[in-house]
This record gives sequence, structure tokens and C-alpha cells, in this order.
Amino acid sequence: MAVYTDVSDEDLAAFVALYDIGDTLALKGIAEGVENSNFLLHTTSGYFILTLYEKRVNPADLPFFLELMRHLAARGISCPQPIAARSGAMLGELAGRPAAIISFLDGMWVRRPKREHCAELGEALARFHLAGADFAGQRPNTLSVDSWRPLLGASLDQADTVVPGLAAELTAELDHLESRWPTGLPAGVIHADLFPDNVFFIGERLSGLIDFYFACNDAFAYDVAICLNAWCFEPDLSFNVTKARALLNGYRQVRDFTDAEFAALPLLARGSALRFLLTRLHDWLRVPPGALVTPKDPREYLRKLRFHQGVSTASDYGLAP
Ligand SMILES: Nc1ncnc2c1ncn2[C@@H]1O[C@H](COP(=O)(O)OP(=O)(O)O)[C@@H](O)[C@H]1O
Ligand SMILES: N[C@@H](CCOP(=O)(O)O)C(=O)O
Repeated sequence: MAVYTDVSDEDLAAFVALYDIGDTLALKGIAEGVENSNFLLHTTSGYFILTLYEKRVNPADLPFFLELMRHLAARGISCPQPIAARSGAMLGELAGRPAAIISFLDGMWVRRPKREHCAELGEALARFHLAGADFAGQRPNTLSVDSWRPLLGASLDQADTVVPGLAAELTAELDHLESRWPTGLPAGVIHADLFPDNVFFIGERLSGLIDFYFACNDAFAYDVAICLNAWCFEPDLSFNVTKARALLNGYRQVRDFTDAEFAALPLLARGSALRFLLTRLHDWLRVPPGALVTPKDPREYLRKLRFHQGVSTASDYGLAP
């Protein structure tokens, strides 16, 4: 359960009073997510999500994320909307943290995505990429290749306690990726964390996207690679080619995927696996005392990384250019 910061009744009442959303009826910590503290806020006007932004969020980036949610909704992407206080501000402070109230999005995330979900996801990802084309905000990907060495460095001395030999294995992988990381691919605003728990469905139909707090400017194909890793492996960590094809074909129905993007996929998938492995490893070794959070297992992403190390072209995934 991701609640790092508790909110007192008095502080909550004073915060909610800044908004035109009625009086608080209940506040419940949400039993999902690992990055921020999220609460379901029930007021006399309905349901909202209250988020307190935690460790990994740079407060200077919050206007980018919140404006992006508005921009996307204006272009037909279903996603939560920041609620402005009476003053017009979308951001405030609560319990010593930057905080925002956003609208509640109906739907459920799918624990065991099927081929149909992957196809819908591919389409939605491409629509997201197109919708971001005229977004004025800019935010570099602070969790791309340049950040991985310092991130690994922070966990290097303890990495072998998680998996023997991990420090050397990840150092060698980083050497490989740093010297080959692709540049010049088609780029724009990407979600950068579009895991199943950030995509809501009502039945088989995708009902919306949430959690834009890693969004940034980067290669579109890197976002596709993140989704291949997050959606197309089975619980036994075998790669499901049928799901990968469905995802890529869904994507291509909406946005062209160039030959250069296709060729770069194996490397981007390796990089994406390393990126999530490193943040998970970092957090696995540092669960804050008293936090209500279930850290995500870095070993899952080590298995995915090792799978991609055995792939040399995207056709080896069973995908066609
Ligand atoms: N706008 C929303 N509408 C409905 N549920 C939401 C919304 N935002 C977050 N949630 C719920 O909170 C959980 C954690 O949110 P998320 O943004 O993924 O957390 P984190 O900030 O830790 O990444 C989600 O899996 C979902 O259950
Ligand atoms: N998706 C990341 C962690 C951040 O996820 P969220 O649950 O807070 O959206 C991972 O799986 O490592």
C-alpha cells in the first residue's frame, strides 16, 4: 500500500476547504502504487484522488504533468483531470508535501492482460503519442541512459545481496547499452510507465490512462519497449509473441512505426528492462520505515533483461517489420 505520508483530519479539512468540492466524508489510503501517497477522497460532491508527491518527483516538474493531463483530455484522451482550487491553483501543499486533487477515473486495471487488452493498449499508446505532438511543455527523461550509472552506483555495494553476481552483470550491461543507445528516433511526449496498473478497462474496452508522473520527452519506440516488457511476459516470465504482435499491430493502426524504430526495439527493450530493474533495486534496498508500501521485485526485470540479451533483431521476437 503506497502511503508514505499521513494526513491529519485538521490538515485535510483545511486543504479541502480551498476547493469547491464539498465537505469531506472519508479519506482512504489506496492499496496500490509505489511512488506517491494516494488517497481516495470522498466528499459531498463525489469521489476524487488526493495525491501527495513523494521522493522521486521533482516539484518543478509537477506543472508539466498536470498541464499534460489537461492537454491530453482536450484531445480526446481519457485521463484524470487536475481539480483547481478556488484560487485557480492546481497544486497545493499538504502534510509538508506538494499535493493535488484529481478527478476519479472509472475502470479497473487488468491483472492478467489478454491479447485483446494488448491490442487496445497499443492503439491507446499511439493515440497518446499523437495527442502530445502540440504540447508546449518539455521535460527530459531523467530516468534514461545517462541516469542509470549513478542509479546503479547507489546500489552497487548491496546488489549481490539480492542476486549473487548482480553488480558485475549490471555493470557489463550498462557498458553495452551506453555505447549503443540509439539517438535520432522519432520522439515526443511519452508516458514512460504505462504498466497494466496504469491502464483502466471497463470490460474489454480501455477506459483511460492514469499516472503521468514519469511522462517526458523521449523516443516513442522506447515507450513501446516499456509496454512490451510490462504487458507481454507471462507470470512464468516467458515472452508472449501473440501479445507483442497485438500490441505492435494496435499501435501501427494509429501511428506508423518506422524501420529505424523497429530495428531499435531489442536495444530499447533491454534499456527499459534495466531502467525498471534499477529503480526497483534502489527501492527494494531502501523501504522507508513506517511506509505502507509493497516494493516491486527487481528480479522480475532481471529475467526480462536476460531474455532480451538473447535477442538480436526485432524479428527474433516473432514481430514483422
Ligand atoms: N484518477 C484516478 N482514478 C481512479 N483511481 C486512481 C486514480 N489515480 C490513481 N488511482 C488508483 O491509485 C493507484 C495508484 O496510483 P498511481 O498513480 O499508479 O500511483 P503512484 O503515484 O504511486 O505511481 C492506482 O492503481 C489506482 O488504483
Ligand atoms: N511501474 C514501475 C513502478 C512505478 O509504478 P506505479 O505502480 O507507481 O505506477 C515498476 O513496475 O517498477
